[in-house]
Amino acid sequence: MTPPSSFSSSPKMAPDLEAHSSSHLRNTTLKSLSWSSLSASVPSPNSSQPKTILTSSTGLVKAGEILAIMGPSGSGKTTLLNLLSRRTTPSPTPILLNGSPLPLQQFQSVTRFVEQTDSLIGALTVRETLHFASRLSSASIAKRERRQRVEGLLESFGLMEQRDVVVGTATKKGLSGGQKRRLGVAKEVITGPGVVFLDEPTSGLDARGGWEVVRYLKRIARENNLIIVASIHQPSTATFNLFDKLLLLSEGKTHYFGPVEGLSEYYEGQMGMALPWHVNPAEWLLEQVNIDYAEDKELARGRLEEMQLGWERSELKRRLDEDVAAAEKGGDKLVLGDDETKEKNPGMASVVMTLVHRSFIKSYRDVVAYGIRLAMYTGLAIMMGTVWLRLPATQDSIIPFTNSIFYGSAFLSFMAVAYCPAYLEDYNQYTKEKRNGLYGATAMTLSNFLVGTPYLFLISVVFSVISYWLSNFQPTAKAFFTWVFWLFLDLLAAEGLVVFMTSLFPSFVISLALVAFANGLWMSVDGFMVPPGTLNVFWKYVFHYWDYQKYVFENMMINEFSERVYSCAETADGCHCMWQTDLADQCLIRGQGVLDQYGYKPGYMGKDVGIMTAIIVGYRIAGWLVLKLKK
Ligand SMILES: Nc1ncnc2c1ncn2[C@@H]1O[C@H](COP(=O)(O)OP(=O)(O)OP(=O)(O)O)[C@@H](O)[C@H]1O
Repeated sequence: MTPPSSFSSSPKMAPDLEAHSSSHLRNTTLKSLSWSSLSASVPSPNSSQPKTILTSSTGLVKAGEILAIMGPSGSGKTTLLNLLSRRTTPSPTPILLNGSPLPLQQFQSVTRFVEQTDSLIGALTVRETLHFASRLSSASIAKRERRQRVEGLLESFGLMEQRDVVVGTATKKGLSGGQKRRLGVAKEVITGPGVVFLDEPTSGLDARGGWEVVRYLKRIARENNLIIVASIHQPSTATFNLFDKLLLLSEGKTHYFGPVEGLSEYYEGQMGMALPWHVNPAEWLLEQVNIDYAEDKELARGRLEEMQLGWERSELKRRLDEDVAAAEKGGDKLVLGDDETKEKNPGMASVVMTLVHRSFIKSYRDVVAYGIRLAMYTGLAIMMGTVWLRLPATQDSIIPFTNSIFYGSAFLSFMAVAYCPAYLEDYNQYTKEKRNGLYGATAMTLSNFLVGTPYLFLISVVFSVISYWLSNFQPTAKAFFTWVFWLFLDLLAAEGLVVFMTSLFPSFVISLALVAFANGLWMSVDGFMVPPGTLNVFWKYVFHYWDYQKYVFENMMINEFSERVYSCAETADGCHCMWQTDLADQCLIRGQGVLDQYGYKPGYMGKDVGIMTAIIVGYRIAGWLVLKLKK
């Protein structure tokens, strides 16, 4: 494949690439990234011997260079990238910066990993995305300096024109795929790391989009002396030619490591295989090392082993070993002072404030977060208020009032499942930012609670203002505000349940099913379906007492009935009361008579609020624990 005529492999040719660079990105300390004889294995399902998935990889990338790790699917690219970036399992042999190993925390402070999937918040603009990334990673820089860094990055990644465009949400189209990918990289390099690892930065993009991403990567590597390592699947010729070095893998073994421009010479000289003209070299190389589709597997495997052996015996490999050894002995050992790390650790309060600010913008711009739920609850309130419309204080209204209390509180908590998708997005964002060392479970839990709470209060007020007065519940201010208060606690508990379940099983379908199941269970045992006195001991003692819906239903019932009196039915032969209370001779029912059948008594609200608070806090602590313990 020839390079498309509209884009060139030379970064010098495009005018926008001459824009200024961001000075804080400039790497002056890191000279090289190197590793030697790096292997990895995993337990084999069919044998007691572990399966080797990476064999004796050696490499050296110098400041200003961009390395492509390429190979067929399953060849070990991700394994190697994870080992080099020290993200997952500890590397069996050290990954060296300037020839020396660094403690993990220091290593992470000078490196960044850009994931394949975008970790962007759709409701934020491009500029806001970079601004928040900067605030999360470095608290101690002045506002002006932060603004300059953001502007510099917008220039460096060609996003100046899109600076006020939102990334894109379910309802609002924003950036193109390539622009998102560039923003994803810009967001990670805002801290000025010396080394950037990228997992398939061009995946899902067309040839032009992929080329642009790599072109910008090459530019920032050159201008700022950065070390860039990217795994790549099947680049176009133009994209492939942008890389300085190539590491070609197959079945975990190295087939080539060296300059991209030296490929032709190596394959012709060492292997006797000429790189054909007018063929995408990346595609050709992948064909040579991929035996998955070979007709004669034996023959193909023999050739593959020959090529791998050829590499082991090659002059290029010998020189690589020498260079890696020289880097190790180089005496240019890396000592990171405060300057390299001090900016990168904003305190807990600052991180929480930044997260709250960021989530707040998301909450009002992205309807999925709270807008849809507010609209849904408003609709529900209108529906309920007009179905249970202006109920008079008569005995015929007692069962409808009870049903309305149950339906309103249970359905509202049930519909908290609508929060699952929005929380899932936040959770995915959190896991990526946690892996990059930006913040942890405590900051996530606190900020999530702080952002959600005012919205839940708003929902409780809006729902109650509409439905409470339309249905004609006890018409006093005290009863109304008590009702709002219990609805608010109900929603807080339901949201805590969603956060806990979704953190535990961060899959849309699973979390949805589990939250729905849990709320279905709480509904069944809250005391409405089967009164507490009748509920069998198992459900009563194992579940009923820590069912948050029990406390909401019980206290809303007490709120409606404990101080209210209802008239009985006037009949031809006098009066007929469905509940016999001390007011029967006045043809009235004292509301407490209704409560007696459930065993409810007023006067325990303080204790119930305490239990409810413990349940809400309990869910949050459980959610926090899950986030904390997950890798
Ligand atoms: N934790 C693991 N347990 C078992 N096998 C694993 C594990 N991690 C990786 N592998 C296996 O190791 C091999 C290399 O996997 P890796 O993901 O590194 O390949 P890749 O080149 O990145 O593939 P792709 O391009 O498809 O993402 C594959 O055969 C994979 O199945």
